[in-house]
Amino acid sequence: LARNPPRARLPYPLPSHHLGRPTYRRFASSAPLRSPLWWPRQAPPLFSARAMSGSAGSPPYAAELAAAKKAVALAARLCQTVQQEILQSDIQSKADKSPVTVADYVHVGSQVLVSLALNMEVTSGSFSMVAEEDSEDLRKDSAEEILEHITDLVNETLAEDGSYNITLSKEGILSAIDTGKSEGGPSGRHWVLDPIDGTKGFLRGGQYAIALALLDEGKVVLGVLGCPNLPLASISNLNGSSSGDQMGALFSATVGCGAEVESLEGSPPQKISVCTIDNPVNASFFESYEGAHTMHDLTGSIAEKLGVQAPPVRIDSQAKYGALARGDGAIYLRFPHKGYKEKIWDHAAGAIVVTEAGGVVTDASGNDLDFSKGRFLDVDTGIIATNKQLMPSLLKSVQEAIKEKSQAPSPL
Ligand SMILES: Nc1ncnc2c1ncn2[C@@H]1O[C@H](COP(=O)(O)O)[C@@H](O)[C@H]1OP(=O)(O)O
Ligand SMILES: [Mg+2]
Ligand SMILES: [Mg+2]
Ligand SMILES: [Mg+2]
Repeated sequence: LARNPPRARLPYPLPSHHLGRPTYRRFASSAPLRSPLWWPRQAPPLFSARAMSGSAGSPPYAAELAAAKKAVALAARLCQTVQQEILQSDIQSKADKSPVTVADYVHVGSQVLVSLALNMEVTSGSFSMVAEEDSEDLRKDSAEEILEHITDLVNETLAEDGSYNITLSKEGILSAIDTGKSEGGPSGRHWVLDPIDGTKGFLRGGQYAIALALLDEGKVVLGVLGCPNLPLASISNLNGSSSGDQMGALFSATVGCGAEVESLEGSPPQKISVCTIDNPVNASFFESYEGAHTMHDLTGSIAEKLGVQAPPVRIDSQAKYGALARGDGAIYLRFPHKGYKEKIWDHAAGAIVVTEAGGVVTDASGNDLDFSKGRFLDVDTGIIATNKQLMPSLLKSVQEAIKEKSQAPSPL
């Protein structure tokens, strides 16, 4: 039996006149307002989280996982709409329109939808979320127009999906963003969200991810990675093209239950596992697409010491963790420049997807990542991920390369 949506529990007010019939601002000229009850949906609702929750004997965190998948798929829908709009217009080349603004509104829209869906689907316990965005800039007078645009975008996405009979006001949007202000930490449950990971990739039309994880008592217990531009089938030739032609992959993992991939529309999940390569000569490695995000002298030296022959495969965002988890590549090296502080939302979902697929994720000293310390991760130098066979030699090469780099005379 479907439960009634628990509206009263939402941490942000939804005044009664905002509930009920949605308004379709952008489509107003072409489509008359219709009752949502018989609104012909352009696409079917994504997943059915509530139908799966709470059944006796279900695996741990089953309801939370279903809710997280639904939230990520809903946010991905908004991101895809905006990315198409960006790529169809010449928004990035217009001097008077900063791409940062576009990036901002899609981040906010994505974060609002994830918060809303989680609150609608998970009704037990209190709600806490550690997320990248806050509402500070959007509360400025100069942001009035953009806030209106975000509000329309969110409401249009909700109406198209059709799962929730809700329209958010501008104030509702601001409050929903601020549900992501939690500091996380070692106790209780906290959702961890990067509403768009790989902003540069998103703006370029490349890879990006919506990354959502759940922390329970300081440990990541589930993760969902939505990658709208990653082929569902394996990237066989490692150039980003694949044998299948279906686009969009949703990776998920629950602690102790393995990792899976399915389409963003909810095809039957398939178990995934990291590759079984044990000879570095046959291994390939992923790193950031953005040159400025990586110390290439170091990653080049690591690859050389290890004996990797293939050139690096450069992909934006946590899509790298997803690709690694299903064996598209063997190694992920993340070595940002000195002084860059890693955030938990940039690794929580990706790391559990890889570890549940049989891989290992550590910092450069071989320490597990500790997600219990608040919004930041305290890592030594960088993050590495690979399978169990390659990890010992990878770690050795990493440590040798770091030592060499620190002993090299610094450029004047
Ligand atoms: N200078 C930087 N060095 C490393 N990573 C960065 C830097 N600036 C932003 N990032 C973040 O790197 C991640 C992108 O990963 P990748 O470099 O692997 O594509 C994102 O979390 C991105 O933030 P954001 O979430 O805003 O995109
Ligand atoms: Mg990020
Ligand atoms: Mg981000
Ligand atoms: Mg950012």
